Amino acid sequence: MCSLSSPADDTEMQWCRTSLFQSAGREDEERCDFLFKIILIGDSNVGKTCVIQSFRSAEVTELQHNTIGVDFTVRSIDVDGRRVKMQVWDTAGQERFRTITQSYYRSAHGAMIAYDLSRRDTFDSLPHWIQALEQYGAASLVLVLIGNKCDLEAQRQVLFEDACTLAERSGALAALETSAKHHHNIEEAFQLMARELLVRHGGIHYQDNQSDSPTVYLHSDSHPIEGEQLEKRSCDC
Ligand SMILES: Nc1nc2c(ncn2[C@@H]2O[C@H](COP(=O)(O)OP(=O)(O)OP(=O)(O)O)[C@@H](O)[C@H]2O)c(=O)[nH]1
Repeated sequence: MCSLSSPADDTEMQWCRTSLFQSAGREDEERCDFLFKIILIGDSNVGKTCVIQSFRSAEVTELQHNTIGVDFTVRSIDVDGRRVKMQVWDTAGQERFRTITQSYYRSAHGAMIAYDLSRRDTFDSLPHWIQALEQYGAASLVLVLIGNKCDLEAQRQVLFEDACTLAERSGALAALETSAKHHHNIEEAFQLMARELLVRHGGIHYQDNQSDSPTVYLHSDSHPIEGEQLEKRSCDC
């Protein structure tokens, strides 16, 4: 049985367990130590669905349709010997779904806000997404910024330094550049999120309090990091 920690209340926990087991089937009824709910938000077409697909199966199908409302997927990962079930909610980026998608913020433990680093406007709208999280999400929400499509380096319109600055200003855990297409930094993003949530929910104990640690920055050409080696690190911006 997974423990689904606050901010979800009992009703939410029950609902989560029910929908999790109904949707995910026997494979996901396996033992896990923790269950965390993560939402992916951000403008339409930044690649949220692809990021989740890449996390689920390391493969992304070329043709994606715009997400209607919300959808979720589940994958279990190991973090420092703990089995963590990540229930990842994909939300529609289109404005017309905003009321529906915002109703999912409250019960999330973590949020990943994605932008397309080849489209400046998707980065410029991040403050609005952050503000909406502050308004509708839990105060304890862990935030990660994701600059997706880093394979499109030649079309880059957003400096990584700008993302670092915003991450620091908004108290985000990390700023990463990812490519869902090439499965680059995807595992790292979810590992970082899972590890931080484990720390905050008592699953991992560190001598020093990690919530006081600096933000993690992972540029598109940073070396992949895995499991035990995953550490807080800074970029040179
Ligand atoms: N080059 C490149 N293209 C990507 C990447 N990730 C997604 N795409 C493409 O970007 C487009 C939009 O991807 P989606 O995952 O549907 O975007 P979304 O953010 O979920 O969009 P909404 O559902 O409308 O919110 C698709 O054509 C994808 O193939 C990436 O890492 N690199």
